[in-house]
Amino acid sequence: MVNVGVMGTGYVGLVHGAVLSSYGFRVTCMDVDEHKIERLNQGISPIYEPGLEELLHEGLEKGTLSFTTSAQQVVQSSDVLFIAVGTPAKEDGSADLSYVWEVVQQIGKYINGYKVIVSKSTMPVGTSRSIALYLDGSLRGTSYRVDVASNPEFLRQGKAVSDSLAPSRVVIGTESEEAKELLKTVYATHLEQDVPFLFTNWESSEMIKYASNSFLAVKISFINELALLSEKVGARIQDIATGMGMDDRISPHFLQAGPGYGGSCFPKDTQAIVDVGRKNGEELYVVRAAIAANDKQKAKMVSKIEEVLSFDGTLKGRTIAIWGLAFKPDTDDIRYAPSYEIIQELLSRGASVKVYCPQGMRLAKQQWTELSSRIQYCDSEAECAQKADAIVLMTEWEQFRTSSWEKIVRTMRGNVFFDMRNMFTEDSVVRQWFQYYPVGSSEYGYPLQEAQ
Ligand SMILES: NC(=O)C1=CN([C@@H]2O[C@H](COP(=O)(O)OP(=O)(O)OC[C@H]3O[C@@H](n4cnc5c(N)ncnc54)[C@H](O)[C@@H]3O)[C@@H](O)[C@H]2O)C=CC1
Ligand SMILES: O=C(O)[C@H]1O[C@H](OP(=O)(O)OP(=O)(O)OC[C@H]2O[C@@H](n3ccc(=O)[nH]c3=O)[C@H](O)[C@@H]2O)[C@H](O)[C@@H](O)[C@@H]1O
Repeated sequence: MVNVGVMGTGYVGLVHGAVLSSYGFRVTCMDVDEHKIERLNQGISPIYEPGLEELLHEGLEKGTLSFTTSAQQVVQSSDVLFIAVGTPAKEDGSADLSYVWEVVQQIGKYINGYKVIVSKSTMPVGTSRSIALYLDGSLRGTSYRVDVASNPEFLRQGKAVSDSLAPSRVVIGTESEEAKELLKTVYATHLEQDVPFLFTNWESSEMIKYASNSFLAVKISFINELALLSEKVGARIQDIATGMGMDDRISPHFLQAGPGYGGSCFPKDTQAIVDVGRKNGEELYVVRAAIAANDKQKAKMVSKIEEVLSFDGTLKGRTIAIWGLAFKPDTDDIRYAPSYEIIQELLSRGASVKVYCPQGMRLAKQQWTELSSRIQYCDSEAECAQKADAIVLMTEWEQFRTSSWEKIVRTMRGNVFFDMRNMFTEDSVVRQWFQYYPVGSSEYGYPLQEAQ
């Protein structure tokens, strides 16, 4: 049986490790964060991700999953080592690979036999080759050997467990047949499930990850710009997306207009591929435009709120209830959430801001240090709306669908509803009680026609 090690137990490392342990592999997950490891050993997940805690409990009880802070232990007990540390954006947009190099050095230091080193972390083109060169150099003169593979992760937060159990594809970039065979053993379940596999070289595999995220970001920015135009010309963005999506070549996915994309990956990966382009003498104009359009989108959302609510060009005296902080539903992740910038702008225009998010508030209180003292955290969406002039729905949490609208509106000072996710465009009850502003349609309370 292949022993698996995972270095870095964030979203990717933890979910990947837990899923592989559920397939019966002995998995050791390592992280430098002692508190995280202590809690994981008690079966407590550091992140909110549906289905994850069940997998953790199962792995801990069966003894197939263990957690450690010891790099030596994870390296020496594993045949295959997955690198799953963060690769955040630096100030200049390039990827910060310092965590990756930390673990690569530890692998070089503690290695005790043949290992396949697999990067799950999203890493700029050329990184796998550099890792292979570095390890070959540091193992020269020893009897130890490594093979390096790039194996990008495509899971979505909020659906991380189900995406890992049934991935859209498995991409493996490696120049070694031995590594390929070992990884086929690790992914035997996916091979049996007929998940598509693509074997390629390091550079293509690394690029597939950035290309996929950038393409999705471009798609979102495209529909968001058309949403802004639709508001001006009397078109409805949801009908446009439906009409476009009927063409299989376009597909209906990732055509939901909104306040701009966020999260820990699209913003950083689009910047990183632009940086790689620049360093290689190729300006990536399309991706750069998607980034600029995303910034514009967030600014336009603030202008829209301002147009409706401002007195004398400011929002002084206005109270705004923000529903949803997380960058998307079913996650507690608030990294690069559009809510952050929008709240900041509303505060700078003089508004008072109350917030509620089903899962995002714990991390917001910890991480938004400067902002947290200037906003009021509430325990429910109803409490958040009390005495507010307007609700701004930032994240499409399902629980918002069943809100008691009449009760809510009666406790408010105003009745304006900005639906940044077009969650209620077809909900006559919301439109009956609120002055309703969706994204991408200037019609108020319009009855949406079912697409034929
Ligand atoms: N979050 C997501 O949904 C996805 C992320 N990715 C990529 O996967 C990588 C990891 O992302 P996340 O899981 O979100 O990161 P994260 O930021 O949630 O977790 C990274 C973990 O690495 C740990 N770490 C840092 N230095 C370490 C070291 N020297 N040894 C061991 N652990 C160390 C940190 O303590 C942290 O727990 C990134 O490259 C990201 O772009 C790819 C697909 C999906
Ligand atoms: O590399 C990564 O980290 C991951 O990034 C995204 O996953 P994730 O960030 O979890 O979330 P998405 O569902 O892709 O949403 C990203 C952002 O785009 C926004 N979005 C998404 C879809 C859409 O139609 N419109 C839209 O505004 C979401 O609200 C969110 O802010 C990709 O979908 C994953 O395949 C990838 O593995």
